Amino acid sequence: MTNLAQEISFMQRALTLSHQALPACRPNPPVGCVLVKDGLIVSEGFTQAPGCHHAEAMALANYDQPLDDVTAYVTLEPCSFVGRTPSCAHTLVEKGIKRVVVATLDPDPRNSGKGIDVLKQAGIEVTLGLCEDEVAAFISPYLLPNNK
Ligand SMILES: Nc1c(N[C@@H]2O[C@H](COP(=O)(O)O)[C@@H](O)[C@H]2O)[nH]c(=O)[nH]c1=O
Repeated sequence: MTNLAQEISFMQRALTLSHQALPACRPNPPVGCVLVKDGLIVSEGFTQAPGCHHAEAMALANYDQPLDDVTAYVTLEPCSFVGRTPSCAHTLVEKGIKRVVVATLDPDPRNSGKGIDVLKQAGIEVTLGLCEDEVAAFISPYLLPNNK
């Protein structure tokens, strides 16, 4: 059982990882992700250069075990769409993730809640808004419409 203090520490680790994404990730936003199983972080990721792994994709690429008891903590809503890279929301569904905790929504009009919907429609438990203020203070300048 994961308590709130643990949940916050996992999201704060994802936020710390997201700092490592800069500047190589630009113009994409810097996102961080951790995978947690049985109260322990089992994989980590952050946004790579454009066309390369998003944060979730990097964390998934570094973890080859079943995901049916794994929770992903990600600082930004997973992308619902195929852009330069595959859709992270669909990949999380296909790989059978148990639960996804998201700090803040992605205002990119291609996403904007659709990533959350993809997860929920697949029956995945989604928690939105953990550490939102702290994450938003870092990531907001890199999100549309601020990301010119
Ligand atoms: N960097 C990032 C996301 N960024 C989202 O993906 C968009 C770019 O998509 P693409 O062209 O495929 O790289 C970007 O505008 C933003 O909406 N999403 C995520 O789930 N995880 C990530 O690590």
